[in-house]
Amino acid sequence: MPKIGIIGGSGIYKIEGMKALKEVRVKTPFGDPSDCYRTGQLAGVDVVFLPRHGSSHTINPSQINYRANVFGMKKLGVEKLISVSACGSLKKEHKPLDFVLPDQFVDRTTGGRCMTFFSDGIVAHVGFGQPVCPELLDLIWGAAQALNLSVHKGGTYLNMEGPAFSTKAESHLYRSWGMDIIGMTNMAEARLAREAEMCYATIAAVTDYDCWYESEESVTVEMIVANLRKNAENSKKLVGEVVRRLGSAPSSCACSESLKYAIVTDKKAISAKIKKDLKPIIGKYI
Ligand SMILES: CSC[C@H]1O[C@H](OP(=O)(O)O)[C@H](O)[C@@H]1O
Ligand SMILES: Nc1ncnc2[nH]cnc12
Repeated sequence: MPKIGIIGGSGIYKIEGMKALKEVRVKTPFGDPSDCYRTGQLAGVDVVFLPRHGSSHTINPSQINYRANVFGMKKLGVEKLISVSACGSLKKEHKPLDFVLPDQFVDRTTGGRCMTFFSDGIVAHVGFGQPVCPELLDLIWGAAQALNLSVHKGGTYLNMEGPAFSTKAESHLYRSWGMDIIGMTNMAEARLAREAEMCYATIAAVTDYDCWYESEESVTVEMIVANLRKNAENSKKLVGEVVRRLGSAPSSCACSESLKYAIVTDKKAISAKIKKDLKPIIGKYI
């Protein structure tokens, strides 16, 4: 049975209904994760939960230690990582309270977030043309449809830096590029999950129309929180159904082999420290 990791975003600081809950602190070579991990069972399936902004939302998107968060999941044996996130809509048809399951990301961060485990004495280049696991995406899509939710399969998530929201000029620019939704957090996780050979997919809950739509109010935190609350029951049902389905789904995607040909550094040149630090990720190759 694959171990499932869930990273909760804004408004999602715990998963209701998790049984046999334990809080686990995980040490990583990259520093501290956003919080302790909550392990337990949901729908009879093993899950691990982490709130990416911390359980009291104290960490802003630029300061999240994405590497520690994903590395901790890997150390706990997670194979499938699901992000549950709030997002703004850049298209009329993606309405507040809809869900979007993006299949692409565009990086517009500017603050130099570290998005690789391979930065210091070891180099790897993973394929990222298809940044979301297609099987996991399909499974989430099936679960959302079975629940009759208003959900859009595919689309591009524009990852801005934040923490301030976009200017109108930026919002229109991203629309002109054909972007579907906007958020501040998922790109780094998707890259790191690929390097850690985990499947990754995002459940994005649309909370607002950002600031491009003249007939709608521009985004505020108040609006985001109110819409997340309105959608909480649907999000909970969707996560539960996804986990239940994943518990018995066979998997044939290539995510668990993404590092197979990616490490370019001569094995003899990789230090004992790097081998030890990165063991959960590179141990099977080096
Ligand atoms: C609280 S509003 C902006 C905040 O909400 C989204 O967070 P997450 O992706 O963690 O759900 C967005 O990316 C911003 O970080
Ligand atoms: N409009 C928006 N821009 C960036 N992140 C968001 N998260 C939710 N709505 C957002």
